[in-house]
Amino acid sequence: MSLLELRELNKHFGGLHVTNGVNLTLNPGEIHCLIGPNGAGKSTLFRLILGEHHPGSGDILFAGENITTLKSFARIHRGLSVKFQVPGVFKGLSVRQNLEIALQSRHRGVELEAEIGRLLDFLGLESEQAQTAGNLSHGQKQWLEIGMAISLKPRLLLLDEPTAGMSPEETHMTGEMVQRLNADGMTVLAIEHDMAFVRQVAQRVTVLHLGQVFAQGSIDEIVADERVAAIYLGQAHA
Ligand SMILES: Nc1ncnc2c1ncn2[C@@H]1O[C@H](COP(=O)(O)OP(=O)(O)OP(=O)(O)O)[C@@H](O)[C@H]1O
Repeated sequence: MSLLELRELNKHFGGLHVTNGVNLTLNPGEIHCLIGPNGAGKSTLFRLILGEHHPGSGDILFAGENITTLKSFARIHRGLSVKFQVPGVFKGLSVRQNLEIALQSRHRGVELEAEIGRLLDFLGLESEQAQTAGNLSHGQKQWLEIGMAISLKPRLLLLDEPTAGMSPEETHMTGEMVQRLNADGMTVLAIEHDMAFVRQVAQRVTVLHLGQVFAQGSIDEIVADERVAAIYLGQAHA
Protein backbone atom coordinates (compact mmCIF):
# COMPACT_ATOMS: atom_id res chain seq x y z
CA MET A 1 0.00 0.00 0.00
CA SER A 2 1.20 3.54 -0.72
CA LEU A 3 1.94 5.80 2.24
CA LEU A 4 0.55 8.92 0.57
CA GLU A 5 -1.71 9.18 -2.42
CA LEU A 6 -2.98 12.37 -4.02
CA ARG A 7 -5.89 11.78 -6.36
CA GLU A 8 -6.96 14.39 -8.90
CA LEU A 9 -6.19 17.17 -6.43
CA ASN A 10 -7.40 20.67 -7.38
CA LYS A 11 -6.95 23.99 -5.64
CA HIS A 12 -7.63 27.48 -6.94
CA PHE A 13 -7.27 30.89 -5.38
CA GLY A 14 -9.94 33.00 -7.07
CA GLY A 15 -9.31 32.56 -10.78
CA LEU A 16 -5.80 31.16 -10.27
CA HIS A 17 -5.72 27.38 -10.67
CA VAL A 18 -2.64 26.51 -8.59
CA THR A 19 -3.14 22.74 -8.25
CA ASN A 20 -4.58 21.20 -11.35
CA GLY A 21 -5.56 17.52 -11.15
CA VAL A 22 -2.43 16.32 -9.31
CA ASN A 23 -1.98 12.56 -8.95
CA LEU A 24 1.02 11.52 -6.87
CA THR A 25 1.85 8.34 -4.98
CA LEU A 26 4.58 7.92 -2.37
CA ASN A 27 5.79 4.43 -1.55
CA PRO A 28 6.59 3.67 2.08
CA GLY A 29 10.29 4.18 2.74
CA GLU A 30 11.15 6.25 -0.32
CA ILE A 31 12.87 9.62 -0.64
CA HIS A 32 10.99 11.56 -3.28
CA CYS A 33 11.92 15.03 -4.51
CA LEU A 34 9.48 17.54 -5.94
CA ILE A 35 11.03 20.03 -8.31
CA GLY A 36 9.70 22.66 -10.70
CA PRO A 37 9.82 26.35 -11.59
CA ASN A 38 8.89 29.10 -9.13
CA GLY A 39 5.13 29.32 -8.78
CA ALA A 40 4.56 25.75 -10.03
CA GLY A 41 2.45 25.06 -6.93
CA LYS A 42 4.90 22.98 -4.88
CA SER A 43 4.41 24.73 -1.51
CA THR A 44 0.65 24.82 -2.08
CA LEU A 45 0.73 21.04 -2.50
CA PHE A 46 2.46 20.74 0.91
CA ARG A 47 -0.19 22.97 2.51
CA LEU A 48 -2.90 20.77 1.01
CA ILE A 49 -1.22 17.62 2.35
CA LEU A 50 -0.88 19.18 5.82
CA GLY A 51 -4.44 20.50 5.78
CA GLU A 52 -3.59 24.20 5.93
CA HIS A 53 -5.42 24.56 2.61
CA HIS A 54 -8.40 22.49 1.57
CA PRO A 55 -8.72 21.28 -2.01
CA GLY A 56 -11.60 22.34 -4.25
CA SER A 57 -11.81 18.70 -5.30
CA GLY A 58 -9.80 15.49 -5.15
CA ASP A 59 -8.64 13.22 -2.35
CA ILE A 60 -5.64 12.77 -0.06
CA LEU A 61 -5.01 9.29 1.33
CA PHE A 62 -2.49 8.60 4.09
CA ALA A 63 -1.69 4.94 4.84
CA GLY A 64 -4.92 4.01 3.10
CA GLU A 65 -7.10 6.42 5.08
CA ASN A 66 -8.87 9.31 3.38
CA ILE A 67 -7.62 12.37 5.32
CA THR A 68 -8.92 15.03 2.89
CA THR A 69 -11.23 16.66 5.44
CA LEU A 70 -9.13 16.10 8.57
CA LYS A 71 -7.70 19.07 10.46
CA SER A 72 -3.91 19.52 10.49
CA PHE A 73 -3.46 18.32 14.08
CA ALA A 74 -5.24 15.05 13.24
CA ARG A 75 -2.92 14.55 10.25
CA ILE A 76 0.13 15.26 12.43
CA HIS A 77 -1.23 12.77 14.98
CA ARG A 78 -1.32 10.12 12.23
CA GLY A 79 2.36 10.64 11.45
CA LEU A 80 2.73 13.59 9.09
CA SER A 81 5.25 16.34 9.72
CA VAL A 82 6.32 19.39 7.72
CA LYS A 83 9.30 21.70 7.79
CA PHE A 84 8.40 24.81 5.87
CA GLN A 85 10.85 27.07 4.08
CA VAL A 86 11.09 29.88 6.63
CA PRO A 87 12.78 28.68 9.83
CA GLY A 88 10.12 28.60 12.54
CA VAL A 89 12.41 28.14 15.52
CA PHE A 90 11.82 30.12 18.72
CA LYS A 91 14.70 32.56 18.32
CA GLY A 92 14.75 33.79 21.94
CA LEU A 93 14.97 30.29 23.40
CA SER A 94 17.94 27.94 23.55
CA VAL A 95 18.42 25.02 21.16
CA ARG A 96 17.60 22.63 24.01
CA GLN A 97 14.41 24.53 24.91
CA ASN A 98 13.27 24.47 21.28
CA LEU A 99 13.62 20.68 21.19
CA GLU A 100 11.91 20.39 24.56
CA ILE A 101 8.88 22.27 23.23
CA ALA A 102 8.68 19.98 20.21
CA LEU A 103 8.94 16.85 22.38
CA GLN A 104 6.94 17.69 25.48
CA SER A 105 3.54 16.63 24.17
CA ARG A 106 4.71 13.00 24.21
CA HIS A 107 7.66 12.79 26.60
CA ARG A 108 8.36 13.67 30.23
CA GLY A 109 11.22 13.43 32.73
CA VAL A 110 14.08 11.04 32.01
CA GLU A 111 12.55 10.00 28.70
CA LEU A 112 12.33 13.65 27.59
CA GLU A 113 16.01 14.19 28.47
CA ALA A 114 16.97 11.06 26.52
CA GLU A 115 15.01 12.21 23.46
CA ILE A 116 16.59 15.69 23.57
CA GLY A 117 20.01 14.03 23.76
CA ARG A 118 19.19 11.78 20.82
CA LEU A 119 18.12 14.74 18.67
CA LEU A 120 21.10 16.92 19.64
CA ASP A 121 23.40 14.08 18.66
CA PHE A 122 21.56 13.45 15.38
CA LEU A 123 21.67 17.15 14.44
CA GLY A 124 25.29 17.63 15.48
CA LEU A 125 24.15 20.47 17.78
CA GLU A 126 25.32 19.09 21.13
CA SER A 127 27.83 21.86 21.74
CA GLU A 128 25.22 24.47 20.74
CA GLN A 129 22.48 23.22 23.08
CA ALA A 130 22.68 26.23 25.44
CA GLN A 131 23.01 28.69 22.56
CA THR A 132 20.06 30.99 21.80
CA ALA A 133 18.47 29.69 18.59
CA GLY A 134 18.50 33.19 17.08
CA ASN A 135 22.32 33.17 17.28
CA LEU A 136 22.77 29.95 15.31
CA SER A 137 24.06 30.03 11.75
CA HIS A 138 21.44 29.80 9.01
CA GLY A 139 22.27 26.13 8.39
CA GLN A 140 22.10 25.26 12.08
CA LYS A 141 18.68 26.94 12.36
CA GLN A 142 17.43 24.81 9.47
CA TRP A 143 18.80 21.67 11.17
CA LEU A 144 17.19 22.63 14.48
CA GLU A 145 13.90 22.96 12.68
CA ILE A 146 14.39 19.59 11.01
CA GLY A 147 15.01 18.27 14.54
CA MET A 148 11.71 19.75 15.71
CA ALA A 149 9.91 18.30 12.68
CA ILE A 150 11.27 14.79 13.33
CA SER A 151 10.95 14.94 17.12
CA LEU A 152 7.78 12.84 17.20
CA LYS A 153 9.17 10.32 14.69
CA PRO A 154 6.75 10.97 11.83
CA ARG A 155 6.11 8.33 9.18
CA LEU A 156 6.18 10.98 6.46
CA LEU A 157 8.42 14.05 6.58
CA LEU A 158 7.75 16.90 4.16
CA LEU A 159 10.68 19.28 3.67
CA ASP A 160 10.17 22.56 1.80
CA GLU A 161 13.54 23.64 0.39
CA PRO A 162 15.55 22.34 3.36
CA THR A 163 18.88 23.49 1.90
CA ALA A 164 17.87 27.00 0.78
CA GLY A 165 20.68 29.43 1.61
CA MET A 166 23.10 26.66 2.66
CA SER A 167 26.70 26.22 1.54
CA PRO A 168 27.49 23.11 -0.57
CA GLU A 169 28.96 21.44 2.56
CA GLU A 170 25.88 22.19 4.65
CA THR A 171 23.68 20.98 1.79
CA HIS A 172 25.59 17.71 1.67
CA MET A 173 25.30 17.27 5.45
CA THR A 174 21.54 17.87 5.18
CA GLY A 175 21.38 15.18 2.52
CA GLU A 176 23.17 12.79 4.86
CA MET A 177 20.67 13.58 7.63
CA VAL A 178 17.78 12.82 5.29
CA GLN A 179 19.43 9.55 4.27
CA ARG A 180 19.92 8.54 7.91
CA LEU A 181 16.26 9.26 8.66
CA ASN A 182 15.28 7.23 5.63
CA ALA A 183 17.52 4.34 6.68
CA ASP A 184 15.51 4.27 9.93
CA GLY A 185 12.31 3.91 7.93
CA MET A 186 11.09 7.48 7.44
CA THR A 187 9.49 8.37 4.11
CA VAL A 188 10.55 11.80 2.86
CA LEU A 189 9.07 14.18 0.30
CA ALA A 190 11.33 17.19 -0.31
CA ILE A 191 10.80 20.27 -2.43
CA GLU A 192 14.22 21.33 -3.70
CA HIS A 193 15.85 23.55 -6.30
CA ASP A 194 19.37 22.36 -5.49
CA MET A 195 20.04 19.58 -7.99
CA ALA A 196 23.13 18.35 -6.11
CA PHE A 197 20.87 17.60 -3.15
CA VAL A 198 18.26 15.97 -5.40
CA ARG A 199 20.94 13.80 -6.98
CA GLN A 200 22.33 12.87 -3.55
CA VAL A 201 19.05 11.73 -1.98
CA ALA A 202 16.18 11.24 -4.43
CA GLN A 203 15.04 7.76 -5.33
CA ARG A 204 12.28 9.28 -7.49
CA VAL A 205 11.67 12.79 -8.75
CA THR A 206 8.41 14.48 -9.72
CA VAL A 207 8.42 17.67 -11.78
CA LEU A 208 5.52 20.01 -11.13
CA HIS A 209 4.68 22.66 -13.72
CA LEU A 210 1.65 24.96 -13.80
CA GLY A 211 0.04 22.95 -11.01
CA GLN A 212 0.34 19.64 -12.86
CA VAL A 213 2.64 16.63 -12.74
CA PHE A 214 4.80 17.29 -15.79
CA ALA A 215 7.29 14.40 -15.51
CA GLN A 216 8.32 11.66 -13.10
CA GLY A 217 11.28 9.29 -12.90
CA SER A 218 14.80 8.80 -11.59
CA ILE A 219 17.08 11.84 -11.44
CA ASP A 220 18.92 10.57 -14.53
CA GLU A 221 15.66 10.23 -16.46
CA ILE A 222 14.56 13.72 -15.41
CA VAL A 223 17.89 15.35 -16.30
CA ALA A 224 17.83 13.62 -19.70
CA ASP A 225 14.26 14.81 -20.42
CA GLU A 226 14.49 17.69 -22.89
CA ARG A 227 10.98 18.87 -22.05
CA VAL A 228 12.02 19.28 -18.40
CA ALA A 229 15.18 21.13 -19.43
CA ALA A 230 13.05 23.50 -21.49
CA ILE A 231 10.69 24.45 -18.66
CA TYR A 232 12.95 24.21 -15.64
CA LEU A 233 16.43 22.79 -15.49
CA GLY A 234 17.95 25.73 -17.31
CA GLN A 235 16.92 27.83 -14.26
CA ALA A 236 17.75 25.32 -11.51
CA HIS A 237 20.93 25.31 -9.46
CA ALA A 238 22.27 22.34 -11.42
N1 LIG B 1 -2.87 31.91 -0.31
C1 LIG B 1 -2.72 32.24 -1.61
N2 LIG B 1 -3.55 33.12 -2.21
C2 LIG B 1 -3.42 33.42 -3.52
N3 LIG B 1 -2.46 32.92 -4.33
C3 LIG B 1 -1.60 32.05 -3.78
C4 LIG B 1 -1.67 31.65 -2.41
N4 LIG B 1 -0.68 30.78 -2.15
C5 LIG B 1 0.00 30.63 -3.31
N5 LIG B 1 -0.55 31.40 -4.30
C6 LIG B 1 -0.11 31.46 -5.69
O1 LIG B 1 -0.06 30.13 -6.17
C7 LIG B 1 1.03 29.98 -7.08
C8 LIG B 1 1.88 28.81 -6.64
O2 LIG B 1 2.54 29.16 -5.43
P1 LIG B 1 3.46 28.12 -4.63
O3 LIG B 1 4.07 28.88 -3.50
O4 LIG B 1 2.69 26.90 -4.32
O5 LIG B 1 4.56 27.79 -5.74
P2 LIG B 1 5.97 27.07 -5.57
O6 LIG B 1 6.08 26.08 -6.68
O7 LIG B 1 6.12 26.56 -4.18
O8 LIG B 1 6.99 28.25 -5.84
P3 LIG B 1 8.48 28.53 -5.23
O9 LIG B 1 9.41 27.56 -5.88
O10 LIG B 1 8.73 29.95 -5.64
O11 LIG B 1 8.41 28.38 -3.73
C9 LIG B 1 1.77 31.30 -7.13
O12 LIG B 1 1.33 32.01 -8.26
C10 LIG B 1 1.32 31.98 -5.85
O13 LIG B 1 1.34 33.37 -5.97
